[in-house]
Amino acid sequence: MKVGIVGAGMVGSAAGSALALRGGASEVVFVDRNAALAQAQAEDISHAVPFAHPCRLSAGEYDALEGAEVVILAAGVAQKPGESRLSLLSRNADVFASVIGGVRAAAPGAMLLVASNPVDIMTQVALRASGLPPERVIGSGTILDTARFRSLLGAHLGIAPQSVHAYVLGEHGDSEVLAWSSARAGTEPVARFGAQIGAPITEEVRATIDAGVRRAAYRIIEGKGATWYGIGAGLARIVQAIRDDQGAVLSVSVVAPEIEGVPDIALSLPRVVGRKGVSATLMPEMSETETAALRASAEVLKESTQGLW
Ligand SMILES: NC(=O)C1=CN([C@@H]2O[C@H](COP(=O)(O)OP(=O)(O)OC[C@H]3O[C@@H](n4cnc5c(N)ncnc54)[C@H](O)[C@@H]3O)[C@@H](O)[C@H]2O)C=CC1
Ligand SMILES: CC(=O)C(=O)O
Repeated sequence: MKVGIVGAGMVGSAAGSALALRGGASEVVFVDRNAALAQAQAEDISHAVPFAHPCRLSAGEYDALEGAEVVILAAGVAQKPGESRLSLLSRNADVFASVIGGVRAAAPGAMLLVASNPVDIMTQVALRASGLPPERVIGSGTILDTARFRSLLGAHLGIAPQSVHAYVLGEHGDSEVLAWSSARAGTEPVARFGAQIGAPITEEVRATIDAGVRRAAYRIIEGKGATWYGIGAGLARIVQAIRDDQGAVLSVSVVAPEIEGVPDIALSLPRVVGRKGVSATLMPEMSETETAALRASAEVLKESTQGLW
């Protein structure tokens, strides 16, 4: 599968590298307003291919995206230390206004996979600008937060994160909701599993894991300026679900007519992802507190779009 990546910075290049290393694409093309950067990323990643899977890497203008089946949108500005994702909205909406037309003209059949922040609202921006159906404009949403949640829960319980089935819902951002009620370790509710193995999930443990997930981006940006490996792998995971028509259940963001009473909203829920994009949305079991938090997260996102269109 040919994959285009618009925005060859940290996130775009990490996605390209993850695709090459995982065998997630047969061809990756970078487009960036900084053409020299796009070219350099393609050349650098191509030197990993002899150690990985066959994959052609190149860079070009928008017309080089012709034939791409998925185009990852990772162009725009990123947070500075202490900055929230939502503060990037107007700047990145302007970037998308200049990007989406070029992508659609060159690759009209491509699905769009949005990474730029604030990713839920940028998914709505991309949907409106592209005219594609909602199931074909997918935001990476909380795929990264879900990975962080599974990783921390796995570490606490002493099991592989792949054996933890837990999701982060809502905004990819400060109002996100860790869905503890539906979290499982293997087949067991995590609280029961933790109690059985002598690693109880106390209020203190929950609070530590919550902060570990919710504040991860702020901590990492403070330490190294940006985050890229986690989201790069997450984007490659979504592409593979599409390419292989996996029907994988992933927490991604698409525009929905209504969620928890909030109309026309993009946020993350567990969704079935395959060749046609998102084919189903699942509403997990939630406590009253979690349901209220999901509604509040939807309201935060809705509020942030006021005046945007
Ligand atoms: N969804 C997620 O989980 C995550 C999202 N992000 C977001 O991804 C975005 C990219 O982050 P980084 O790669 O760290 O930033 P970066 O600054 O390293 O890369 C952004 C790239 O976009 C390019 N660009 C800007 N305007 C453009 C335009 N009009 N046309 C073409 N290219 C353009 C720049 O030249 C630059 O190479 C940010 O919005 C960041 O917040 C970052 C990490 C995780
Ligand atoms: C930057 C960002 O959105 C993250 O690492 O979660």
